[in-house]
Amino acid sequence: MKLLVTGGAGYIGSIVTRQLLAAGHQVEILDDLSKGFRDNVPDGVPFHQLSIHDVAQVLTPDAGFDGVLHFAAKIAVEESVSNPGLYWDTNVRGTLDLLDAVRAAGTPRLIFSSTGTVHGNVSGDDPSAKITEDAPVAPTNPYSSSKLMIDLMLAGECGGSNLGAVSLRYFNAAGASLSDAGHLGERHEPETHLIPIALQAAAGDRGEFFLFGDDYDTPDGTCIRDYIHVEDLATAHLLALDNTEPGQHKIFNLGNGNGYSNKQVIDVVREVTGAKLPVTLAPRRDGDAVVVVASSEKARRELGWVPTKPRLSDIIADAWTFYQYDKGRS
Ligand SMILES: NC(=O)c1ccc[n+]([C@@H]2O[C@H](COP(=O)([O-])OP(=O)(O)OC[C@H]3O[C@@H](n4cnc5c(N)ncnc54)[C@H](O)[C@@H]3O)[C@@H](O)[C@H]2O)c1
Ligand SMILES: O=c1ccn([C@@H]2O[C@H](COP(=O)(O)OP(=O)(O)O[C@H]3O[C@H](CO)[C@H](O)[C@H](O)[C@H]3O)[C@@H](O)[C@H]2O)c(=O)[nH]1
Repeated sequence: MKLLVTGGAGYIGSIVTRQLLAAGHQVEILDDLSKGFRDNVPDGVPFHQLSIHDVAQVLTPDAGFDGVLHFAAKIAVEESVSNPGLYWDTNVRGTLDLLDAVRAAGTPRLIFSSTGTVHGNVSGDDPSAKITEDAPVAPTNPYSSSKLMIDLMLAGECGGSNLGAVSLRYFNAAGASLSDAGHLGERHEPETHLIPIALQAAAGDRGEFFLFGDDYDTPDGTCIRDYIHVEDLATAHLLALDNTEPGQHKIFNLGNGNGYSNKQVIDVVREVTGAKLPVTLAPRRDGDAVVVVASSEKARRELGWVPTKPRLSDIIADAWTFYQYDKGRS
């Protein structure tokens, strides 16, 4: 297929691009490089340094794209609380601009990066409860609200056209793609995610590591998340591309179904890196949900998706290999 990847110079989009190319697809990337990196774009892949708002310049009726994978977005929960307008503009209005282009071009397929956090605290009362696609939605911050709005927009768009769309609701993406061609991994600036921040601290590259809250209603008082290896996430995109159906919007939750508390994650970071990793307790972070763990039974059943690296220690080991590689080249 000929595919447009928005946000393909970022963390997840670049790793999905690597898998799409390996599977023989033809890829073009649109990214404004506000957060992504030009060197994440493989040689020979047409690159359009453009805002998502200008996507119609690339996704034209004549361009012949068979599908779009839409990663371009603002992604930081805390920033979304302090600056919600940025999230409505980039994520919601940006996707409206994309849908206008998709409609005008008659593009048949769209895969969207949604998030498990659209459900908010649905499993808060029962930490063992896994979140299914039909669980109630109750986002706790504007970032997650923006993703839910887009899921709803896609449902409506498919209902009125031949577009086949899939929302992949990622739980917590982590790890890296290690390859002789060069490793790809997480290098957000500023970094907000637990695992890369803990690795920076373990490497001695960060003054202090702050643990946001230890008074939650969980066994050790810290929040619980479901970490999924980014390469397993990427594979789901290829399966979803083959699973779109005209006029239908489908949703799949992507996680391992294993909840790890923030304290457990820190312990695994200590094991993998051999560092002591001192922790400074800090207040709760605005907008955080308490327990977020996926049921991915639907993705396994309908897409045939099987995560290959479910162990948290393997996920963190790959992230650590990437961290050292990235540090070595900068
Ligand atoms: N990282 C996670 O754990 C996670 C979890 C759930 C969902 N997601 C979603 O997956 C997608 C990719 O996340 P990521 O971690 O790779 O983030 P990222 O920041 O590395 O990648 C996003 C890319 O979008 C680009 N971008 C941002 N605004 C743009 C704009 N206005 N126009 C064009 N390009 C723009 C950035 O330059 C960047 O390259 C996002 O939609 C995110 O919301 C991520
Ligand atoms: O320095 C840190 C960073 C994070 N945390 C805690 O670690 C947990 C995980 O936080 P992350 O920022 O790593 O991930 P989130 O769960 O907030 O991620 C959410 O936002 C992501 C986008 O940034 C994705 O959308 C993802 O699906 C969604 O779960 C939270 O309890 C957070 O408070 C810390 O204690 N210290």
